[in-house]
Amino acid sequence: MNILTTEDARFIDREVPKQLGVSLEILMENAGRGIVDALWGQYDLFSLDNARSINSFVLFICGTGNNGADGLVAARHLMEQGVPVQIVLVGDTSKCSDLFALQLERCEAMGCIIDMYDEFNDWSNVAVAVEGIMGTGLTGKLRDLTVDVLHDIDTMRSQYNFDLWAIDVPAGLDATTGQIAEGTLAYDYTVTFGAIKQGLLLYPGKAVGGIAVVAPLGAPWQKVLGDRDITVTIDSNLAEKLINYRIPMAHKGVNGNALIIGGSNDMIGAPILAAEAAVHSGAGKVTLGVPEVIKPVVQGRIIPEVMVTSTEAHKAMLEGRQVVAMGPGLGRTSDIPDFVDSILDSYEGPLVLDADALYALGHVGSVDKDALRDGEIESIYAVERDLPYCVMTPHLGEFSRLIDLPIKWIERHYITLAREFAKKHQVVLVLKGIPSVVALPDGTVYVNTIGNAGMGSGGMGDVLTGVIAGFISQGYSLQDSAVLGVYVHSRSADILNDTKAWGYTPSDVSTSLGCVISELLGE
Ligand SMILES: NC(=O)C1=CN([C@@H]2O[C@H](COP(=O)(O)OP(=O)(O)OC[C@H]3O[C@@H](n4cnc5c(N)ncnc54)[C@H](OP(=O)(O)O)[C@@H]3O)[C@@H](O)[C@H]2O)[C@@H](O)CC1
Ligand SMILES: Nc1ncnc2c1ncn2[C@@H]1O[C@H](COP(=O)(O)OP(=O)(O)O)[C@@H](O)[C@H]1O
Ligand SMILES: [K+]
Repeated sequence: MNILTTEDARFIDREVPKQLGVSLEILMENAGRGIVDALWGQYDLFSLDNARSINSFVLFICGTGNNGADGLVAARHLMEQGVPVQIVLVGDTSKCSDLFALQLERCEAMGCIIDMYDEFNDWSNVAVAVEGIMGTGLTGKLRDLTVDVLHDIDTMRSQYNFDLWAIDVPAGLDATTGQIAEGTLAYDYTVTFGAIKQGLLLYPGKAVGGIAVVAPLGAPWQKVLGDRDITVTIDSNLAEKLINYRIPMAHKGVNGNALIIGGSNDMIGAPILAAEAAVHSGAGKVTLGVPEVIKPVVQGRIIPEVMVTSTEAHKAMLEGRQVVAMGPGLGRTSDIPDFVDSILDSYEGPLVLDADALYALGHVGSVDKDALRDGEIESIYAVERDLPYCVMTPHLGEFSRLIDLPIKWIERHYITLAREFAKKHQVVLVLKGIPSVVALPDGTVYVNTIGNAGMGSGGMGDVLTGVIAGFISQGYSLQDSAVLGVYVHSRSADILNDTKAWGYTPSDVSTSLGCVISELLGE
């Protein structure tokens, strides 16, 4: 499923009328109708009952831009259907958008009840409130007046207990970054147009949008996006498309030979988790390379399917592998950067770099903060160190070190930075956050839509590394392995979260991977 940013939505506004001959007014008509359909999907609007009176109505709170105009269209449709509605206007109507003026004229001609916000004071009959104060047109911080209005709505909601819907995005939510301005409310539902807005999938926006309902615009806007970078969701539909059946004749030689490199005196669990996850995701043969000194302990602990070798003989260790995944538990001692470099120099096959292998790389590029702030995409990121074609799986802390930028900045420009990094370095980046994203060298970014808070336990990332390596060894491309890996990992955790009340572990996620693969294959 596609994801749209504010810039994409504006582009669609501009280009659909030009290229497809469908005017903005028609798009708006469909948007308004989409709001109505979504409301009907949730309530019987003919018997609105707020448990207080039989005179309940749907309240549209409209700003003076096109977001408010969408609300006016929806109100008009509901009026035609005989559903009680009322409109209140927020802002200066003398400065409204052209389409707002047109829609307001129509509502007035129909005799719709319309008040200015200040004139409206009896909320007792509101059954559902729909906010169209602003959508993708937000600029800067919310003005004090708007914050007061939102605060009012919130107070009334607590008092009268009506559901609150947002049109397109909640007022105050940045539809691209998911950042929210002070005063932004939490909603029960958001009806968003064309495709889900990126900001509704990223925190903190994801926490305030409520249930997202996508309403179609009535024109195939995908056709006008051209060569713009696209963003899509990672969900079961996508994973089902990517997963392959094993041919009946597949033997362990066909399913690949994976090597995991990691471990140090203080960390033996991380590489074990990664290697075992590679086994559970279906790799034909898995070998774990660890320092000689911990080899006996590791051998004593790991499942018997994994062979254990010593990293001291590293040239021989690399031979015949379909994939090498390096990093879990490797440690941060002064010898590690040289060790990592020597592996990168000696091995030319597919690589997954995680954890301490990423730490060993140090800074690999730099970010121009001014360009980032101003959205000057081309000059945001400069490469300082070339990387081999690989999958990199940093969490935010590791990514912060790689690009030498504080985490706060990364959180604010999450998708943009992931995309620019993958494009400029020509690598597959799995940025592990909440949610995780996968960015490809061609600029496509996938945003994970599943997973749960139970995944926040040590070792969860090591399992993901093993899963991705496991898929690569079986012949999936690096990008498909990354996307599929993220899905399967989170889905396994979701199944455990539903079935095991509390406290599932990364090992549980690993051993349950097979259930997810069966589910995807419809077995
Ligand atoms: N292709 C699509 O996706 C389609 C999109 N469509 C719809 O168009 C919407 C975008 O409409 P848009 O561009 O007119 O802007 P919009 O969201 O109404 O915001 C402008 C209003 O907000 C106000 N305002 C701004 N910042 C503020 C602040 N900080 N604090 C306070 N106020 C602030 C601003 O006030 P002003 O600055 O003018 O005084 C003005 O009143 C989009 O979300 C979707 O619903 C559909 O109709 C069809 C197809
Ligand atoms: N609250 C959460 N919701 C969804 N996914 C989460 C959550 N917390 C952690 N995760 C996932 O768990 C994994 C943690 O990885 P990482 O931080 O590398 O762990 P570790 O270093 O302990 O192995 C990532 O895939 C991350 O996306
Ligand atoms: K809105």
